[in-house]
Amino acid sequence: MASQNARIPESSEPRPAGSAATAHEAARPDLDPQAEAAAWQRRLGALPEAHPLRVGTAESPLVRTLRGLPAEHRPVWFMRQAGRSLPEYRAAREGTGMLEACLTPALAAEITLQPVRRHGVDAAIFFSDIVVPMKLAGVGVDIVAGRGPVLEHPVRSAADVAALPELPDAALDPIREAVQRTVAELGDTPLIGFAGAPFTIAAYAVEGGPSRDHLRPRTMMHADPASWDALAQWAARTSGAFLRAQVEAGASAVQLFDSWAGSLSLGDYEAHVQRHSADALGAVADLGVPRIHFGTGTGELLAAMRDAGADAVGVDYRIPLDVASHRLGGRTVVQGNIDPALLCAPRDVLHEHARDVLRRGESAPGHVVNLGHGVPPDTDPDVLSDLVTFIHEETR
Ligand SMILES: Cc1c2[nH]c(c1CCC(=O)O)Cc1[nH]c(c(CCC(=O)O)c1C)Cc1[nH]c(c(CCC(=O)O)c1C)Cc1[nH]c(c(CCC(=O)O)c1C)C2
Repeated sequence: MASQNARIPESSEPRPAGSAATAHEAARPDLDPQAEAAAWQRRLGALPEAHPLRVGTAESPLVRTLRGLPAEHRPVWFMRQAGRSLPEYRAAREGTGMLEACLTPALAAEITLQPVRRHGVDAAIFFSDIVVPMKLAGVGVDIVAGRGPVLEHPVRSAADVAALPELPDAALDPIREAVQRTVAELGDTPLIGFAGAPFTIAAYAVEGGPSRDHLRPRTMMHADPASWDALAQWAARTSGAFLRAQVEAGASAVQLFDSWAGSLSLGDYEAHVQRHSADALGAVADLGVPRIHFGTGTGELLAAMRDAGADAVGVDYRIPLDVASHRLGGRTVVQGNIDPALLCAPRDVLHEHARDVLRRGESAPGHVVNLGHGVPPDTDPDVLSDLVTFIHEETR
């Protein structure tokens, strides 16, 4: 098994101080490998006996890399890999609303599998949405085509927050069924479960829909901190339960999406957000699955996001991976960060950019290759398939 540096030419950039280039053990002097392996086995014991992580996916490039272990090649998957860029997705979704598709287990499983079949990516990401748990709790929310999640009643006052319904466990059954159907087809390819982080969920709840600067939730955390805390706690419970249902039903890793956390200062993140994200990630802490924490525009927040309880930090395209790794003290697995804009550039330009991302990823104890944000809807699917082959060949 090659180290993750295999065949990657030396970077011309100086390596950040404190980062290690090669083996896990060298990169994580703070870890006792034997104690870590024992803790991992103990946590896996909390999963059902036939769980994919206990019977196959633990040795996959994705799970090994997320644990900081060497893998046969660097794993690659794409945020929004299931979606409008695939003709088979458009065909499967024809005439079915987004939330209805998410809550129809056979359809959600089929859409989840499509990009794995087509591109040979190293992981599936569960086809759902961050507002699905809100919907299952009984909140009036819909996903409007071309726009995104929209709430019937924005959540802006203490009374609005107090009226938020709790998510009943049985409401998660369609999620469990979809995950079970998916992992039955995936074999040793891991499924990544996900949820929205409390700030990003609250941003939709307070604004009532998509927004650019997320001003209302940022005002609320200062103007009415008690209501903010109650809302963020509700979001953490709801997202946490959604994550746990996916893991128990068969997901081998999870990603918490704090897509809009980049609109926060580090001070606001630490004072009003981090502990709630820690609660959401904490909902699966005892189950052994690796946890990825992603946001966009989060260059200033990377270490705080790691410290919320993540094994790996997702990095968007705005900050080079070696700089991100340096900010993480060179001891945290990173994920990212091919610029989605380059998917439409000529092949050699995209490949040169991807090579640079791979080189910079060497400064972390593990690197999961991904885009810096989601696949744009007009991406040529063949470009993604070719990129997967390229990354596997370059890092084998
Ligand atoms: C395919 C899709 C999804 N959600 C939406 C769509 C488009 C709907 C359609 O096809 O009509 C609406 C849909 N849902 C949302 C948006 C963004 C709206 C906005 O700009 O605020 C849209 C268009 C909200 C949402 N939803 C999600 C996030 C976090 C990821 C990110 O930052 O992009 C966010 C912010 C998570 C999400 N959403 C989805 C996945 C599926 C798995 C995959 O990645 O392949 C995931 C992980 C699926």
